[in-house]
Amino acid sequence: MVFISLRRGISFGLGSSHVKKPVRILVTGAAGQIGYALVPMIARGEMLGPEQPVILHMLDIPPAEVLNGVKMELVDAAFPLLRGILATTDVVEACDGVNIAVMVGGFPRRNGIDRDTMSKNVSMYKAQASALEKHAAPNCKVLVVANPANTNALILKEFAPSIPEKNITCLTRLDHNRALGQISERLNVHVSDVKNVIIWGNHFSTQYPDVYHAKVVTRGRDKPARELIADDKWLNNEFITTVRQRGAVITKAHKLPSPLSVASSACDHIRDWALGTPKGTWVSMGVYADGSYGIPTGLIYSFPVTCRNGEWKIVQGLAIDQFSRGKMDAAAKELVEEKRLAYSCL
Ligand SMILES: NC(=O)C1=CN([C@@H]2O[C@H](COP(=O)(O)OP(=O)(O)OC[C@H]3O[C@@H](n4cnc5c(N)ncnc54)[C@H](O)[C@@H]3O)[C@@H](O)[C@H]2O)C=CC1
Ligand SMILES: O=C([O-])CC(=O)C(=O)O
Repeated sequence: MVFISLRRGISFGLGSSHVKKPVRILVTGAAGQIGYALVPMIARGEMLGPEQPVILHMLDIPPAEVLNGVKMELVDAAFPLLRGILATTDVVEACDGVNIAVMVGGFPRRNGIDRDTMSKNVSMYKAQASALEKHAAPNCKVLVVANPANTNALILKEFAPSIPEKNITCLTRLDHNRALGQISERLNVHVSDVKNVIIWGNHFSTQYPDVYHAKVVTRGRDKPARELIADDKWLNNEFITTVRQRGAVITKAHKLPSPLSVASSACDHIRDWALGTPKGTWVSMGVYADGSYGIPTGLIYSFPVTCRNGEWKIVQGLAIDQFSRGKMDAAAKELVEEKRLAYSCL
């Protein structure tokens, strides 16, 4: 059973059958495309399981009509786990007492992160960091989805110094799931039989989807995915490009920035963090770099992690060959540059 501390000393157990206190979950940008896909998933129990009641705090910018429209739909959907809905354009009210904050609100980047986009996101994340620091529950766990996700999370961490750095993460689980999906399609196996891919680095163009340690469960035994695929040319080129560019290709295909898969991956990220990763399996999360694998500290960088008792831990001791090293360093370099641009906007 996993215990998460709640505000004012209350605690609850996830995974037990006794009556549970609702968990307060903030979704910023809740009137946007991803927000609209995410809130019903949370209300249905996709994020914290089918026995955990939730209270949704939804934040967006004025005018409030769209947000109120989403609220009316949530009421009409009559979700049994949904014990309350706060729809507000006031950041302080939105952050009050939240146990989990999913930060989806932002100014989406176009082809890259120009100064203007970075500057708007930096000032938004600085303000929201202060509100979370002052008003969220003490052990609030934060997932930043909005791009540039790693750097927005870093700004949030810098301006909410009393929130433990281990509580501030960004979403690279979508990329992780995209990599699992590509391998499953290539080998014609079920996606749940593929595990332990890694997304290193940035949720952007230099991210490195790494298959060196990935396994496929075949007749009850783990086999190396690389051996089964037996095509290094595809793995070292097309596979990486496909995962990196998947968002752009989907946006071109149906004019939406993958709201369904982003929302589902955000639920996966929080669920595994709160309830734990299955034995022998890791997932990818953007977390504060602690020097592991020679990645400089001071960045939010995506690593392979396992989760237990509501805490993540970077998987240690994986062999890194020269090909991977180069790609991991390139991702760190991109993040250092993003950080420099973000700080110049402060
Ligand atoms: N990390 C990841 O894997 C992915 C991240 N994204 C990012 O997620 C973000 C959201 O994407 P969409 O929902 O498609 O965009 P969207 O433009 O539909 O929604 C963003 C929402 O944020 C709101 N917003 C703007 N400023 C705000 C503020 N100060 N407080 C609260 N809300 C505010 C907007 O009004 C809008 O409703 C984007 O930054 C996008 O780039 C998208 C795909 C994958
Ligand atoms: O740049 C975007 O907004 C799209 C994105 O992150 C993705 O689909 O991975």
